[in-house]
Amino acid sequence: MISVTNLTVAYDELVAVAEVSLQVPPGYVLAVSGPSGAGKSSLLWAIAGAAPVKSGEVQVDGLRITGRPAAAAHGVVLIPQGNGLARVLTARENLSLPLLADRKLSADEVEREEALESVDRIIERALTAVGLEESGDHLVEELSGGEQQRVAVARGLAQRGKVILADESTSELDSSNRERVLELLRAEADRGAAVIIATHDPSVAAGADGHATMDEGRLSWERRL
Ligand SMILES: Nc1ncnc2c1ncn2[C@@H]1O[C@H](COP(=O)(O)OP(=O)(O)OP(=O)(O)O)[C@@H](O)[C@H]1O
Repeated sequence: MISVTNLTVAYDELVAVAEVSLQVPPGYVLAVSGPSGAGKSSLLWAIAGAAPVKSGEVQVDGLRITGRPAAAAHGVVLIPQGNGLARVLTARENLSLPLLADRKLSADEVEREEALESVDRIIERALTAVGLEESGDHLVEELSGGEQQRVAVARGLAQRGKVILADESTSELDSSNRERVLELLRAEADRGAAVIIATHDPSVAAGADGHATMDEGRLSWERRL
């Protein structure tokens, strides 16, 4: 469960998120739309523990998010706008980084081998889910914008978070890949994640369980969860 209470995010004097409160239970998808600069990304970054919170708080399953390490430890996964991929690494390497960072590999070689094998399986499954099973060894900079966006989605899926924050994750996709990514995000909710999608696309908002809009940092409801 994501619980945001009276959250204000400010970059020095600029208030990007103004006293926003919302809750997203496991199994639900919330869409957040609104004009450019309205504060959607700042809201998602704050839930991911990576934006300057001035007042209010974010909790995940009752545990307060106080920074990026706390958010990652509580299973908060951000698929950032612009993808956040390392361009000179392959798609597969980009997926493996957060998984390996997260795993406390045992010193025991057998267990270590098994852990690495399971990481490989998770990565292949995620790449296949976004239709990029043939592209794992390509450098990110060799992929098209839409393919890079799908790699970023695969990286998010591979982490199997309790909270998935997708920031404009369909903006560069053709309609069939957009449908595919939306189905994958829905499947994340079905396995028990709480999902928030920031989007400019009315059809994405229409397919979500609830729809909120932001304007100048303030949030209002089009359709409540
Ligand atoms: N790191 C930052 N430092 C300073 N100001 C920032 C920073 N990030 C965002 N802002 C400002 O905060 C406000 C909200 O930006 P934000 O990116 O959250 O909006 P958005 O709704 O996601 O926009 P878009 O739809 O264009 O992605 C804007 O005025 C933006 O310029």
